[in-house]
Amino acid sequence: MHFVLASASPARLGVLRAAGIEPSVVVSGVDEDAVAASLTDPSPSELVTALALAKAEAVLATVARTHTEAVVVGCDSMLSIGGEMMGKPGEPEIAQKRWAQMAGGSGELLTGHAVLRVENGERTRQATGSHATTVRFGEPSPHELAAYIATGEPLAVAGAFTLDGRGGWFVEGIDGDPSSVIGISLPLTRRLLAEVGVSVVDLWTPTR
Ligand SMILES: Nc1nc2c(ncn2[C@H]2C[C@H](O)[C@@H](COP(=O)(O)OP(=O)(O)OP(=O)(O)O)O2)c(=O)[nH]1
Repeated sequence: MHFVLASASPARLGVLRAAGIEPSVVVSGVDEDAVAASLTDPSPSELVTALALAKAEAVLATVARTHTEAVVVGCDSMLSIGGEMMGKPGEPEIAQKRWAQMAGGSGELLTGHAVLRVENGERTRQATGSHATTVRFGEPSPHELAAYIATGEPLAVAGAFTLDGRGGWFVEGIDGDPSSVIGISLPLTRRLLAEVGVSVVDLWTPTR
């Protein structure tokens, strides 16, 4: 059975590969702002889950044409600070502003997940869910923060930080699932796969 990752995220691909999955990557190109605008006052978890589902659904037709048996997984991550949902900063000034809000405090990194099952080339079952991880942020000095932003790393990731990259120096701790912070929760994805009748170990790449 094919595992299709409907994401351009190198982080998600890396988490899956390290955990024994070699997915096919089909980037959804979903207009996340348009999906968010179509929702009526969604909760944070409803927002990231709806975005994850939209990404998985956007690649389904492509997948079903080439794979009669597959699971398609879409994800979306955002950081909630004081109720404000933040995606990728994109610009240094925005990353700077985000860290002024985050430093010394904590936020919830939410990752939405959607798993679609394709059987005989048809969409048969789906499962969705989200995971929230509390992230406690350190207090980078102005010199450290300027250096971090200058790397460009925080501009392209939800919440302007990475747990597993240079941002790790500025994360004091988390309460929750580390893989979810990076971009895809392995335990949640395992449960969602089970909901659509798939055991994750049957998708593992051979060990020798
Ligand atoms: N390596 C790493 N990446 C992170 C971390 N936190 C968030 N990210 C990345 C994962 C995702 O690539 C990105 C969140 O943005 P999205 O959920 O919109 O995904 P992205 O636009 O990257 O790809 P996609 O929309 O799924 O095609 O931030 C972290 O702690 N470590």
